[in-house]
Amino acid sequence: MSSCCTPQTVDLDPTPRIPGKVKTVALVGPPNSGKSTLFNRLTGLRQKVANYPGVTVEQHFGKMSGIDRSDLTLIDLPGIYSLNSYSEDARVAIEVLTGKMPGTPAPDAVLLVLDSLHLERQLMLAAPVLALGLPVLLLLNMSDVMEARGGVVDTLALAQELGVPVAKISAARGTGLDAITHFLNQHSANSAPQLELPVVGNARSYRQWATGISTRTKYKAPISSTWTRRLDSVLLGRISGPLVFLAVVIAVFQVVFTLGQPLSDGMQELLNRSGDAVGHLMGSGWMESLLIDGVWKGAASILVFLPQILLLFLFIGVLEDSGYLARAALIADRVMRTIGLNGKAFIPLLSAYACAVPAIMATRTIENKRDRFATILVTPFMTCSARLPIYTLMIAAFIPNKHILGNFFGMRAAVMLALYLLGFVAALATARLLKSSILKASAAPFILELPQYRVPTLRSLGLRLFDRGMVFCKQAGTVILSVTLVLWALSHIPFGTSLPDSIIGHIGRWIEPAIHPLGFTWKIGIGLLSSVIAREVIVGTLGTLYGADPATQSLSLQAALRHDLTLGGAMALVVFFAFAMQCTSTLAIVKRETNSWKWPALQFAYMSVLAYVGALLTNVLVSRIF
Ligand SMILES: Nc1nc2c(ncn2[C@@H]2O[C@H](COP(=O)(O)OP(=O)(O)OP(=O)(O)O)[C@@H](O)[C@H]2O)c(=O)[nH]1
Ligand SMILES: [Mg+2]
Repeated sequence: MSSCCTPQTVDLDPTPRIPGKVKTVALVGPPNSGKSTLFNRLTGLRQKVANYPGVTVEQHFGKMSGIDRSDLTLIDLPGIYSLNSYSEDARVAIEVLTGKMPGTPAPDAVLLVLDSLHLERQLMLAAPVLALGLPVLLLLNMSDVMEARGGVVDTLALAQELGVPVAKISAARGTGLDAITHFLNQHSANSAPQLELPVVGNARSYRQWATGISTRTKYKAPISSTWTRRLDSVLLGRISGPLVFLAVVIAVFQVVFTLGQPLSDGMQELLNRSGDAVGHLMGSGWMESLLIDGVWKGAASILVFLPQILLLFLFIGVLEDSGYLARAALIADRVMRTIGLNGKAFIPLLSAYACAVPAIMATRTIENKRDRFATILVTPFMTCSARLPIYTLMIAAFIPNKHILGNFFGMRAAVMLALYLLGFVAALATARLLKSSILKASAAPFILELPQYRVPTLRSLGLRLFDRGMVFCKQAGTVILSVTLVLWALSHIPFGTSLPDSIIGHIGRWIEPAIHPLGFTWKIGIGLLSSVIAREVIVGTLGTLYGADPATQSLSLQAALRHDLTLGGAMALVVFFAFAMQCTSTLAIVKRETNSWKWPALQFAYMSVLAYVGALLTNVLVSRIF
């Protein structure tokens, strides 16, 4: 028999630490065990928390509040199943934990957070973590659900088995956290656990060890609720699963449109009235023109989309917090395999509906490097929320408000859905192309632990919406405002000239021949140029340009667009936005994550060519058919 399976005492503290107080504490645990929820509780910060494995993908630091020391740094880490993981997020966690991450102090104590609902499996991580020889406090999280569902474990026996203190906590409810304060105040950095451990580095021996411990500590897992089983039989069904998924997607679009539109109209009314009131107070003159036509019209034209964007984030929040997102990834696995990726790539792709930047970071959970790069390269095709303003605006201006499926599904929602599908199909087709050419790799297995279903809390949804709303308003107040100010100035210089004779008019006419075949006028061309910074900037730009032109000044933005564009040009514009890479933040994050300018440059060139050709074809086809 090999020695790997024989439990033996290991040297737990090969390099004795200098006695002293604990200064840096790492939060370690398997994915989705509640580390970030605990981190937020202890530091008062708001790191992202959601109900699927792989939410945190890099280390986050926070000062711990509520204990009698202010010099204590807490590090929230990505989840790990063992100390031999191969994904990028796990590498970060392991390097920080073992003190090998440059620029990050080595932790001198560990809070090991395990999900008590799956304790038997999660204990496997305890062996290698304890073997590091750091002071450890084992936290059995989710004790609220554990108790409600009749799960039991003898914590005293567990503490004796492991030789470290053990506490039952609920990070979500904030119960049992006194044990952490007590542990951190009492422990010095050189008090290491002493216990019998299996030889380090063997998964089978860890499993046997964990099973032995859970038997001896009389661990009884809580019964899984009948709801979970019933829901899973429908949501993961071979036929019912994809059907429910489709129904969810359609319902989201319909609600974002039917509920979002009146809210957006209300917001428009409010902004118009306040703009007019301020304008009256100021009287006429160049200052009024700058503030009202330039600043106000530019910022207001983008702010009206806040209700729709918040609704979209509300749905994404519900999908993430309820536990459905991980199930959707499982359903999508079959489709993803046909393009050479697997269900794991689906989670970043879905979260890119909010924004491509965090989605690209979320690809760190994909172990295979080529699969990860392929996912990074196609993620910007997914319809991020920055495309929503221009889509909504063009659809409301050009597509009639007719019903298709009775009262349930309208023509406008259908066009919006088609645009989202277009982005998704472009992502899949490009992934297929990459996976069969420059990023060829054999298929990787897909393993994802399904989270418990949870009813999303109003607090967590509310905080998400608040944070997103603030980001959007900040963007409108900084980037968009500065661009509109510059545009206003350029459209009035030389002073006293009309818009076509201004600097911006000259630039516009210079680029017009290149975009004329797409059905775009020069004002749209200026919009395209400004939206290279960020997609939503185009709406502010158009608001400012139409506001500065006497021919369209008195019209609403929608009416001004109808005055300026044909249906072919309008549809070509949304297709252009579906494909083009107009986001400097995304390019920067792709450079960071791939560690080379080669990939973002390739991505930019490929997406720009696709956008131009796609828009050209759309303009020609739509103009012929209608
Ligand atoms: N009922 C209950 N839910 C909890 C508790 N702690 C965390 N959760 C939920 O568990 C889910 C995962 O929480 P996170 O804090 O994101 O978990 P994590 O360990 O940081 O996950 P990764 O970053 O993916 O490794 C979220 O839906 C939380 O709301 C708890 O004590 N009780
Ligand atoms: Mg986390």
